[in-house]
Amino acid sequence: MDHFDVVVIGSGPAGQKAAIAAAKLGKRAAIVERKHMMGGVCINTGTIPSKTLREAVLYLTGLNQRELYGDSYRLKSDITVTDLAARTNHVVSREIDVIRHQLARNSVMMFVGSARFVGPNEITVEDATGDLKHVRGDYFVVAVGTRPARPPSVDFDSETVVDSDQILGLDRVPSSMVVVGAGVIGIEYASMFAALGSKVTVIEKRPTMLDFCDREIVESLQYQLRDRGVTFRFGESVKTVERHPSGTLTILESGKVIPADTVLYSAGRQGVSDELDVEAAGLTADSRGRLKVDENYRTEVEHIYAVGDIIGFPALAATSMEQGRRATYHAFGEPVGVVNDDLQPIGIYAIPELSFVGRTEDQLTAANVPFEVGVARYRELARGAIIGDSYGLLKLLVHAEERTLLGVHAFGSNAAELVHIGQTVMGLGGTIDYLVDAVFNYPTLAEGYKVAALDAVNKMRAIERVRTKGLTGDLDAGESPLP
Ligand SMILES: Cc1cc2nc3c(=O)[nH]c(=O)nc-3n(C[C@H](O)[C@H](O)[C@H](O)COP(=O)(O)OP(=O)(O)OC[C@H]3O[C@@H](n4cnc5c(N)ncnc54)[C@H](O)[C@@H]3O)c2cc1C
Ligand SMILES: NC(=O)c1ccc[n+]([C@@H]2O[C@H](COP(=O)([O-])OP(=O)(O)OC[C@H]3O[C@@H](n4cnc5c(N)ncnc54)[C@H](O)[C@@H]3O)[C@@H](O)[C@H]2O)c1
Repeated sequence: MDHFDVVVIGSGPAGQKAAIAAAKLGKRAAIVERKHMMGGVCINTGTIPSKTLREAVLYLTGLNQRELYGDSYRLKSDITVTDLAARTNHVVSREIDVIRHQLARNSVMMFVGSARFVGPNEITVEDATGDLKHVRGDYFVVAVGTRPARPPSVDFDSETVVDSDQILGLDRVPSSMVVVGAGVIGIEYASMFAALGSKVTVIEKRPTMLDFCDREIVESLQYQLRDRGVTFRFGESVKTVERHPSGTLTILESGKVIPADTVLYSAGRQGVSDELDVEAAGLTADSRGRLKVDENYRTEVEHIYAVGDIIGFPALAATSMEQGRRATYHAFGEPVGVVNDDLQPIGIYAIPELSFVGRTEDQLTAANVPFEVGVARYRELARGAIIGDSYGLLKLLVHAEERTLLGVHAFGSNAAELVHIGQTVMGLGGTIDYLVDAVFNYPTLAEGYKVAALDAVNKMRAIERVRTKGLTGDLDAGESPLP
């Protein structure tokens, strides 16, 4: 029987990094993955195909060029699924190759099949022909991820009523679409289909969406999406989804009925621990199939770690990778730095994209933290004009007394890239003054940091002047304390 220092189950971002980290520490590592799923949900049905599809949509629709060339500008007038799939397939197969080579050159043993625990130190791997292999390990890293939640009241058929795995297999761009759930997945796909010209209705049971983001930016996103024909129905819950020969009907608890060509059901995900017989290893999953871990990603069974989406929030590819590396290092006694959860960036690839790091205005207000806001609007940056982005903005939240950066919120082109400048300043404990004094390349969007920083310090100075000069009546003739 094969025996390894560590056996990793699942080859998504969490599993890959756990296995590679072990190999780099000189350990014998194995990774188990099902056929055709190398790279996990991330590469095959999640992050990478959806982000590539978004690029294809932006390119083919010419959406980002319309401010410059007019509203009727399109690169291609009749965009087909084949046009869109070409780019996605190319990127996915390239990424799978990269992962295969990385694992192979680091001598990580690959087992293809479905893993099941048969004891705390042993799994079986069943391949497509039903053959069973027994594999033992000193340590295990469970990185099996999630699948879309599929309530029995929804009649999925993979063609007209689909989840986020199946949406990539649609055979045409629907003329109308209902998106159930205004979570990150729902909003990203609603943006893409609205950009393609589908008439999109988003149904969300909560009164608002993306509550963890900056309110002003979410409002701007909603405005942009509505402008592209998206209808939002907040505070509405879906009761059932029916399929009929001529289309679908989404029936809401309120009695409303919404017809559409296609329904995307994107209302959460479920851990896939059920197929792993975790009980045989002494583990218990919660009602959503998730495993509980401590701060080192160790489960209640000492030599078994769990990482990535299977442990729940924040359930991102970026965090999953880091958890995988940390779990392995912990298992083999390799020191790791401290995780700073406050610096976890979030990037939402809606159209337009939004991204942030740190705290929101609402959170700071609730915590009675005095802060000032500095804003740079893309339309006032030369780069914004060059790329035709007049709606984007960069917002900095600055501690009113300590002058440290408490939050960075970006909306518009390259928001998810831009946010890392602020993340670095925050991570190194920098103040707003660093950004005021720094010189940025021109014309860039990054220059927005300086503009927003100056905006914040101007406001802070105005307050200081009122304070130090007493009443505004003490100011010199014609002098205003305000910027
Ligand atoms: C549509 C969509 C878009 C997303 N976009 C983003 C984004 O833009 N940015 C971002 O950071 N995150 C994004 N995410 C989230 C991201 O994809 C996940 O956080 C990430 O894939 C989780 O990685 P993981 O390693 O935990 O598991 P996964 O990527 O889910 O991989 C788990 C793997 O384990 C395998 N497995 C399961 N059970 C077994 C078993 N018994 N035996 C063998 N193998 C098994 C599965 O086949 C699968 O391949 C998106 C997700 C979705 C669905
Ligand atoms: N850019 C990114 O980082 C990115 C992109 C996509 C997905 N993801 C990750 O994937 C995970 C899953 O995303 P998701 O959007 O599926 O889940 P989610 O749980 O974030 O959102 C689901 C939404 O559906 C709503 N909902 C649930 N049942 C409903 C019903 N019956 N009727 C109407 N609304 C209903 C919920 O209130 C919720 O707002 C998230 O954890 C996210 O982090 C990340």
